[in-house]
Amino acid sequence: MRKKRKGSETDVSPEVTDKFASACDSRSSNIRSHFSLEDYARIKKRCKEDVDAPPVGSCKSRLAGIATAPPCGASSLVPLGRGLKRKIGCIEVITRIGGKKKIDDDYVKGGTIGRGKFGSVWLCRSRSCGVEFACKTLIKGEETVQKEVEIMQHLSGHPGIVTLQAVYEDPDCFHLVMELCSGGRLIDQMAESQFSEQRAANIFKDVMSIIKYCHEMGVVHRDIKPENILLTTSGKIKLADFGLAMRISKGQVLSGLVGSPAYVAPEVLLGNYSEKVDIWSAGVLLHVLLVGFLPFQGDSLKAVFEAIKTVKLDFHSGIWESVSKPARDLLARMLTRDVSSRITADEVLRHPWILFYTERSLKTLSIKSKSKIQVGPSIQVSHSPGTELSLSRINGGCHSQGPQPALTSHSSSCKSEEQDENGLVDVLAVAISHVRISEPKRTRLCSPTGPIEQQCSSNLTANNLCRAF
Ligand SMILES: Nc1ncnc2c1ncn2[C@@H]1O[C@H](COP(=O)(O)OP(=O)(O)OP(=O)(O)O)[C@@H](O)[C@H]1O
Repeated sequence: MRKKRKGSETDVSPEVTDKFASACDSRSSNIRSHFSLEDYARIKKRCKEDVDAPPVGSCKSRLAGIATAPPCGASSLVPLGRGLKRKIGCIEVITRIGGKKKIDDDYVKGGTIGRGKFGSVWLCRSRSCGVEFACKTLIKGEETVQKEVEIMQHLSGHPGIVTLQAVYEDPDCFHLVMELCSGGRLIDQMAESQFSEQRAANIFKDVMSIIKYCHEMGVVHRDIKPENILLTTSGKIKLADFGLAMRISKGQVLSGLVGSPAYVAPEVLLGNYSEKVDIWSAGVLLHVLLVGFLPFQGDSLKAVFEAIKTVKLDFHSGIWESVSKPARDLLARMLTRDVSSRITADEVLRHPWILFYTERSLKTLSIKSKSKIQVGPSIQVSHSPGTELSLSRINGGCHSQGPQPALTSHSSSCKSEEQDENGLVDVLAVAISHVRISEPKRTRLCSPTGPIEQQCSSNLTANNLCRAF
């Protein structure tokens, strides 16, 4: 029987979930999702075999989800581009025929640089050009290796996607030679220190740009989490691990319990979902970036899922008082259970919090206007009955309901960057004038619910991938 790495059904029983011990005290363990749904599936199996099995939280295995969406291609509503067809054709050929060339012919093997659940990632150096790459070796029998390769190739060319350089096959394994990200994982940086809002916004913008690109290319990642966000030596963000990714066409519905528990969207737990699951997961990431801990926690898998479905997040008190209101507003719009109200990647990128911290022109404007304007610190963005955001200056803070689209520039985490706040009114006006949030259906954020309403180093071409075989 073939092993299922990803895309196989996960049935998480209460007995298994109750064995899951998640939250630890350390900063690092507060933000790690570590265990994918597949982990739990494996744990379940193990629990059957051994009643004294260690808690799920101690396991190092990986997931299985179900990928029940119809395969893209002939049945896809979106016609495939010529290039894509060529790429897919290439992958099909190379995976069917198998490679004649060995990876050792072309690369010198180096040390291990990472370990996934189904194999290791190791350093290698091209014999021909001397450039270093990362090689992910996947043991054969993994049903979705082909899908992972196809999706990586489909997305290849974007600077935020780890470039797939070549694929080799030997009797036991597939070897995916990828662009090397020597800067480590985002999660490790997050564990080291709390980010300022400025830094968080810049990282988050990059992440969301990549997600937007994936969605535009008809790909749902389904496992957005800081463990899968890598950095280059120069600090550039790269999205990795497309093992759970799926091709999706417009209007298509995916199903299957897939992802990493702490990051999984509520609709995934219900069964039918779309690319919006990546927005939710990115919202969880933003939560961690802003305050350093996961929003939905529990001491069992069941408890984590229950929290995802029902916990009412309070962004108004405690630690949130030190986070700017625009940041909280964005978070609220991402972590909304009503999928149709949840904003899109494009809307995230046009949100004032992102624009303010990442648009150079706004910063410049801020500095220029600093000396001219003296205003109070609180600015509120409110939704007009129409659909656009309008800006008005008010004293004080929050609306009494809903995700709070209120802007204030108070952030203890980023004081140095916000000292020119007196000049922000015009800046924010400019920022907000760029924002059109589509039809704001503002539901109360995270209220308890019953049933949830629901190019680059782009040296990869089809040709050079094929050449490996
Ligand atoms: N291109 C790369 N450059 C540098 N390191 C990498 C690269 N790809 C992966 N790694 C390292 O290897 C680890 C495992 O890689 P990856 O997540 O792709 O494997 P996986 O088997 O899907 O693992 P996971 O259990 O995280 O799902 C990463 O966390 C990272 O540390």
